[in-house]
Amino acid sequence: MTRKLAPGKLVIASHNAGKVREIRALLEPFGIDPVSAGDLGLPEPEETGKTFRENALLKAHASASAAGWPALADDSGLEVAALHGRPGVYTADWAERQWFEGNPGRDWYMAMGKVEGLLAEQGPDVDRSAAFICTLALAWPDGHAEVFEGRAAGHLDWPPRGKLGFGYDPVFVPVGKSLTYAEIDPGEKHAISHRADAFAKLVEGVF
Ligand SMILES: O=P(O)(O)OP(=O)(O)OP(=O)(O)OC[C@H]1O[C@@H](n2cnc3c(O)ncnc32)[C@H](O)[C@@H]1O
Ligand SMILES: [Mg+2]
Repeated sequence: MTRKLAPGKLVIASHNAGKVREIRALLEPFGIDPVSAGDLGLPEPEETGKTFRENALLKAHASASAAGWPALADDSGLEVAALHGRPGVYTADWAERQWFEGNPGRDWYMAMGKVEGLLAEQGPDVDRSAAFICTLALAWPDGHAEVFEGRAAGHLDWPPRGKLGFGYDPVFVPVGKSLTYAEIDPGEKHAISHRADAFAKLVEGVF
């Protein structure tokens, strides 16, 4: 049986500000008091897993044992059909690390361009379908964990459009829409995204 999460402190085991913002918004109705791994000064563990599940568990366990509270991690990425599912688990790694004003960040425009370049090599009729995947892992300090997986299908557009969201949002158009994730209202993204899909399963399981 799935373990239930008691109301109280929860660590969001992510160092990605965009994700932390979205997870905070999704948690808001549930009487949870979230604090991010970054706010607590917890180190960013090396993501050595070969699957979203392995990386999500690794991040959740690292924060739960360091903080002594339950911790929720999100490992996510973009699977592009014509690229046989790449970049997948390596979605963040396709963006080079950049340091500006002392803050680590990644060059998302470069990463989106790399995906687009590989699609362009396959000619104008290339299959542009893609899916965002989100795996949420909730771990407790005693080592117990629960995992929930979500998915959102769509296609990739070029050039990037929109200023909302984060990461690859400016090139991802969800099924049934013509706007990218970076052009739609955050509330609407929360209703249809891969993260929302995984979160709905988490709510059903642990709340
Ligand atoms: O591991 P943490 O600290 O949570 O942050 P991260 O950015 O390294 O996150 P991942 O390892 O899960 O890498 C997933 C990447 O996939 C991209 N991604 C995931 N969800 C996304 C979303 O909703 N919109 C746009 N890009 C997204 C984004 O670029 C992420 O950096
Ligand atoms: Mg990461």
